[in-house]
Amino acid sequence: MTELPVMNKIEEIEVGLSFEILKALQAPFSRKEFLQSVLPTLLRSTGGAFGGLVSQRSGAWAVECWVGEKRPFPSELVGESFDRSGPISANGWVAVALTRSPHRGDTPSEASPASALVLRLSDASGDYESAKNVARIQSAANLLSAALQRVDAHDRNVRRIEQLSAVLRAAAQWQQLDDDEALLQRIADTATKLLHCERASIFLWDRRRKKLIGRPALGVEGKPLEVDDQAGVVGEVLRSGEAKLWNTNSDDDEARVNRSVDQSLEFQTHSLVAVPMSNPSNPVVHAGSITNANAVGRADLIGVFEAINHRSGAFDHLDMAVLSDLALHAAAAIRSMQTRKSLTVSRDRLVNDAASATQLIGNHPSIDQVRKNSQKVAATDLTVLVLGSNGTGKEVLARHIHYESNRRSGPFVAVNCAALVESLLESELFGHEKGSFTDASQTRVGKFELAHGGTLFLDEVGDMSSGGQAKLLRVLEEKVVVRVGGSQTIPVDVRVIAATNQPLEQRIVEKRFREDLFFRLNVVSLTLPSLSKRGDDILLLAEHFLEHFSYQIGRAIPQFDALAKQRMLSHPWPGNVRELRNTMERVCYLCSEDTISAEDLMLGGNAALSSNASRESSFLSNAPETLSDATRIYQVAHIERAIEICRGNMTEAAERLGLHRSNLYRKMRQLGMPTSGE
Ligand SMILES: Nc1ncnc2c1ncn2[C@@H]1O[C@H](COP(=O)(O)OP(=O)(O)OP(=O)(O)O)[C@@H](O)[C@H]1O
Repeated sequence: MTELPVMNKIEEIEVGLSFEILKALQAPFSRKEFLQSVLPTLLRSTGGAFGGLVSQRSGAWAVECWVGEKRPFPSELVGESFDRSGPISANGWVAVALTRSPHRGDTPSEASPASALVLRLSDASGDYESAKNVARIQSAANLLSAALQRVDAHDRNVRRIEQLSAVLRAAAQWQQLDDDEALLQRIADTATKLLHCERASIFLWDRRRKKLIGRPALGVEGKPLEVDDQAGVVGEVLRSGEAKLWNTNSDDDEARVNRSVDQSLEFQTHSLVAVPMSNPSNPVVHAGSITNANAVGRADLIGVFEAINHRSGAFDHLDMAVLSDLALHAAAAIRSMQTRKSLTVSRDRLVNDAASATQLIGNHPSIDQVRKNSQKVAATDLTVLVLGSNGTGKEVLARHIHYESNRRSGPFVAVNCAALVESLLESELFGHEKGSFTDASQTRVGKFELAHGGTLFLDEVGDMSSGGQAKLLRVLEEKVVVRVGGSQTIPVDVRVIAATNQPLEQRIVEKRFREDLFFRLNVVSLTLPSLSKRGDDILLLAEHFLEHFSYQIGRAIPQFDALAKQRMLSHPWPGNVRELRNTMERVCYLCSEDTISAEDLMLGGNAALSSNASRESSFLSNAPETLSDATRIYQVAHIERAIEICRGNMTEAAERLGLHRSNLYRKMRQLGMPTSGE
């Protein structure tokens, strides 16, 4: 009888086997690679001529890895080794069932498959079947079993990491979509791909109707598929809040499946996994670990995510974990899309309201032309310069362009450049960093940043300081802002519409306005004519304002008599549309008659002037010598009187004088009047 190494150098060989197993465990081997590397040594060390590992698949024993001569193995011996939970030998064959102690956290079906080591010994007539050798084979099998569990756990972890990163990648892409049908389709496609199955769908729960609605639409002829919320495996998931598996070739009960759905879709379900989808604001469950202990509460359920027909037969617990991860992200993506949609609807409604409140009223050919040109310019991002006297509607036109442009959903931000001194204007426009000057206790975002994605209206741009002009030019050219006291450049996407009532060309000659900035702003210029040059638009606007104020105070809309109309058409309207608007407001409040006469209009300042007649006559008797002094003194007195009549309300006083509030302050500063209220 030949002496085999296994009989002679047992310890040495066993140590060799252990070493081989340890070495293989260090390498990033899959289960198959591990077996291929270790089984030859194991065979040698146990005196096996050929043999391998057999595992249970679909209820039968099949070879998983074999070394040496390929011969049918005695499967009854394998079954017996399991029954006895120990090694068994017969006719030169030895079978040892490998122990399966589940890993911490594994569900039973996550544990390694039932496997056994099957060996054909080198010399069936020898001592190899001796109790000593069989015990040695048993200890080698134990070593193999422990190592395989490590390898399987590693395999599972690798698969899980791959799946999780695939889920995260997919979820990030879902956030980019803004159509809900496309989103649901993409979610279903991701699940189909990751779970290697034929179909996946989301069933959203309509609690009121006790129905589950399949999305994306699976239904015949494009109709959504609706199922009873109690029926089938999805019904089980809703009732229990737990994930469920069903595989046709296992012992699963056929009655659990809702075959009527198969019939209506002409489909045959042979395996499915379904997991609950819960409200993302109540993430009670850690995805991938849905067990009885932490089932989703019914109140938080929004539906069920289902995958059907695994391409290689059956779904397992890893598939369930992946689908649960997907469900968590899908619920968040669906919720965020719903929120975005409802925000978009509200935003559009607000934008439409704002747009209809900013009507550019007028049919005069000059206004028609402005409207046509503004329509053209609205479609571009060009800078626009709006010219016109005070109150001609420059801001109205700027808003009109904004709401006609594709920036209409973005912000419209207006800044009056004349209202602020140089240092404040810069911080207003470009923002400032905390501590950049004495009063800068907080970082402040400037109007340019606030108008990002929208339109910035720079009113009275002709009054901007030279420092402000230089900075503005830089922003327009470079499309970045630097906050006062900051160094970081902040990109801004803003369309600028500037307006002025100043003759900019003249200010350029006087070196009070930069020529380069003028060219930068004046890419397109639109001029609004004075109201007195707009013919019948005066009446159109008057009726519009009268209707507006009558509605506001809840009175019937009065009519103008013929003389009133004539009076309005012949009035010079120095304060333009603003003056007309104020006149209509006054008439609406003060004249309670159904018909408005020319006197009711109180044009020409009769109302205020008559009560101050004595003051004026004394002014005339003490009139200064030069015309400019006389004009200045008159202007001061006139402004003081307006402020007095309006009891110090500067906005009202400005409107009364046909000026914008900021222009009133500018005028007062020019005249050397105190402007403490500013
Ligand atoms: N075409 C118009 N249709 C409707 N309302 C108008 C029109 N033009 C002006 N208005 C109204 O007149 C008032 C003054 O308009 P706006 O502020 O746009 O004038 P402006 O030229 O910008 O004035 P300022 O030069 O003083 O800044 C506002 O109440 C505005 O609603």
